[in-house]
Amino acid sequence: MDQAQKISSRLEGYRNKAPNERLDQLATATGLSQGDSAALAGQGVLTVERANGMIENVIGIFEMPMGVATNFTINGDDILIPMAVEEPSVVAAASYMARIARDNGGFVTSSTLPVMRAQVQVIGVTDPFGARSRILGAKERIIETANSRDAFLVKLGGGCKDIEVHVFPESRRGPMVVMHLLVDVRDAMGANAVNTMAEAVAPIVEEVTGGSVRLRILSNLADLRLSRATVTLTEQSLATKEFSGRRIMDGILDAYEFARIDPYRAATHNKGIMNGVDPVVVATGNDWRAIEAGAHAYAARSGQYTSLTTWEEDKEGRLVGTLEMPMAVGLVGGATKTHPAAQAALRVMNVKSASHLGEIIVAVGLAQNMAALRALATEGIQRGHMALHARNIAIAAGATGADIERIAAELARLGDVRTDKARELLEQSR
Ligand SMILES: CC(C)(COP(=O)([O-])OP(=O)([O-])OC[C@H]1O[C@@H](n2cnc3c(N)ncnc32)[C@H](O)[C@@H]1OP(=O)([O-])[O-])[C@@H](O)C(=O)NCCC(=O)NCCSC(=O)C[C@@](C)(O)CC(=O)[O-]
Ligand SMILES: NC(=O)C1=CN([C@@H]2O[C@H](COP(=O)(O)OP(=O)(O)OC[C@H]3O[C@@H](n4cnc5c(N)ncnc54)[C@H](OP(=O)(O)O)[C@@H]3O)[C@@H](O)[C@H]2O)C=CC1
Repeated sequence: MDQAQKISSRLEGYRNKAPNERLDQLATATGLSQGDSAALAGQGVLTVERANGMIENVIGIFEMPMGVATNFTINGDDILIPMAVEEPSVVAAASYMARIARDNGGFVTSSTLPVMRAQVQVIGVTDPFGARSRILGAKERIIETANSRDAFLVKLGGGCKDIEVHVFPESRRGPMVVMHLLVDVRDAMGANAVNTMAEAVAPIVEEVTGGSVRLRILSNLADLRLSRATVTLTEQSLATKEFSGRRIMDGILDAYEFARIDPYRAATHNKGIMNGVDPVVVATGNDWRAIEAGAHAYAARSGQYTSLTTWEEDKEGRLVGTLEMPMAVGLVGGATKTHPAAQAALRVMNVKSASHLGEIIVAVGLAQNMAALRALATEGIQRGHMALHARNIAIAAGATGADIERIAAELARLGDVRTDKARELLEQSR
């Protein structure tokens, strides 16, 4: 398919189809090849042989469900979003909020340049501020040496662009000086690229400071590499049969304020955001530990751990949600290139750059936060979430085939989603 061709992410009735029908519809909508379809279906495309080349002491493959979030419109373009996740209701919740958002014009996203930090730790200096000046004086030499280690990245327009020096005059191990290389890593996650540069410049740093270099490693607090998403929603578009739009809006605003002021709530609130972020990070073969570390460090950057999103009311009385967070994801390197499903997932979304991928991911994170707050502030999380979780409970109780949906529906109807109850219902029907 012509990749410039617009697709519709509004796939009515998608939830009621069989997995192979959904895959066919996705392939038709996005012009996927048979190979990509097979990779997304998990049909033995990641072989044990390939896995053995990815990590150590391999014994097999750990499988996870792959779903597709529907209804997303981002910067005016419809997009279908693969999500690899084990938790029920996540894909449904994202799709639901994206449906509301699309009626309001969808999500608007942006990002900074893909600049990562690498840290070079220096100890054994008695004049840390003098050492800082000498490092800054050697800036051109340091940048040149760093860039000599990745001519290809420089050719792509990336490379080391600047340095910073942070001084800790009173650490428990004496004065400490930490130099940061600021590296535009283009479409890479960038860890290996910046770590190579940090190791290459260490001798210069030792020479000019007179100290000893210890650690040379990227920082996962990627606060110069941010992705942002915004959604603006009218009161009417939020209304349901049970709750007015105003009631839902106030509920979301109160829920946000709770997360903003209370770290105990903020941790759960941000977990809800990561419910949307991580599945897309995983589906595209990216390093979710790096994203998690960056997210929570960024949430604590003021000294108090707080919400990653904001929710406000604008002058027209509309609800405005935003999410800004570090987004160190890549399209090249790591498992993004070696896992066949990751490449297929990128093609489903027609991803053009690492920044583009980061923006898609934060839009899903924002949608997921909105879903959780909407549910929590009104009917509670259990009705929607447990109704879908009931299928897991039915399987755990021994249900197979058509019994899974039947027992799950009965558990949800009774409002008693427990394994004991599922076993009882199964026995009654045998
Ligand atoms: C679960 C829903 C969406 C049900 O909500 P509902 O009102 O029962 O949904 P509906 O049947 O009216 O359907 C509305 C739309 O939702 C989607 N949808 C609905 N059901 C499905 C399905 N089976 N499969 C696929 N899509 C589904 C679908 O897009 C559908 O529209 P359609 O496209 O069909 O016209 C809602 O209750 C919800 O959003 N709940 C929140 C769920 C959630 O946040 N789950 C995350 C796990 S809980 C957690 O870990 C985090 C938390 C909560 O602690 C974070 C925090 O505290 O902040
Ligand atoms: N703290 C952390 O988060 C750490 C994470 N990691 C791991 O590092 C891996 C990611 O490292 P990363 O450096 O991204 O991966 P790679 O080193 O595998 O790939 C990046 C390289 O790909 C080449 N490249 C090709 N096309 C492009 C392009 N369009 N844009 C940019 N570079 C391009 C570049 O140079 P060239 O071709 O010249 O090599 C670049 O250096 C992940 O697996 C992660 O888990 C590792 C250490 C620490």
